Amino acid sequence: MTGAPLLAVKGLRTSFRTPNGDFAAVDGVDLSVPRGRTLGIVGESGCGKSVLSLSVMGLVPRPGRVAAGQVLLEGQDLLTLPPAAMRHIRGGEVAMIFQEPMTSLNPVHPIGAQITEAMRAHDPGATDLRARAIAALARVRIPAPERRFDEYPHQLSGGMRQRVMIAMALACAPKLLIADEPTTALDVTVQAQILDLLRDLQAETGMSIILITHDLGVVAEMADEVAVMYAGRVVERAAARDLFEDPQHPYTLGLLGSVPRLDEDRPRLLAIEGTVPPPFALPPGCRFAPRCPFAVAACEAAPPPLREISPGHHVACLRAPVELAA
Ligand SMILES: Nc1ncnc2c1ncn2[C@@H]1O[C@H](COP(=O)(O)OP(=O)(O)OP(=O)(O)O)[C@@H](O)[C@H]1O
Repeated sequence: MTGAPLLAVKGLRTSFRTPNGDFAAVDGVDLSVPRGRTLGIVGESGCGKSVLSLSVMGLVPRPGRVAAGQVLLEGQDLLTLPPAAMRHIRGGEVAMIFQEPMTSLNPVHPIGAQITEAMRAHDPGATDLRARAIAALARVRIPAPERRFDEYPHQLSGGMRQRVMIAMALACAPKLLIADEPTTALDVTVQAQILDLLRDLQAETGMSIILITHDLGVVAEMADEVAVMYAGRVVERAAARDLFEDPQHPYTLGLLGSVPRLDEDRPRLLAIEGTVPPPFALPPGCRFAPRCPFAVAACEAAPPPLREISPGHHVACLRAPVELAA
């Protein structure tokens, strides 16, 4: 990979203040996303995927706050920008789509008006908004876009609503699209169509994508690189092929074991024993150690650093790589 990454996240820590004290939902995360590529972020519910993406967007809800780190977009630290400048970045350079478009679309306005509003918000002097919005709907392969322009969100299927969200997100030609579980609420056929669409749009525009999902199948299909998160930390990061062919962190092994095996008579689900530790009772060392079949005493003493064990393949495990294979 040549050139500086489009996005580099360094030492990001995002914490929430609660009556029980502060806890870090994202705790020292380093990531980067090259131009035109897709980074998949995977992990179980509650591991911090959404808080990470909201941190990048400058949208962490109270009582949360980014406590440390940098979010460098083309070298500029977004965390230092005043709110007005950050609003300009959102929906401009960086856009986001969510799992459930109904929560982001306004039910009382036609979709066309919502797209033109997004365009106007970013470029107050923009003209030909109706024509541009119809073109945006056509671009995300919504049939009869002129007619759809005047329809309300409830008149569209879930897949069509997600296409509208993608059209809105892309209206301002973002360099980075953050897609948080974009297909989780959709049935499998529609899911495949939306993923196809995202891939085609990426090829067309050269945008980078951060794809957040708990679905390893989606990641395998879409991502160039994958970061696996566990309890607020990245535990493994690698090119997608390396991660799937040669997983090194015991948690990643467990996740891959949890994927239904279609090549067997019956799908097999290998659960990871135990549960994610609650945020107030995180072990001092490796957070996965209490559930890890490979853990030794040293794992519980201090957090293992994320280290590069082969080119581009990083793992935060004292026992990787040799011992895992043994
Ligand atoms: N507004 C909030 N106030 C307090 N805690 C929060 C808030 N939002 C998230 N958290 C906590 O931060 C942690 C990470 O949550 P996050 O939503 O990022 O997980 P996730 O990996 O995206 O999970 P999911 O796949 O279920 O969306 C969780 O422990 C969650 O309870």
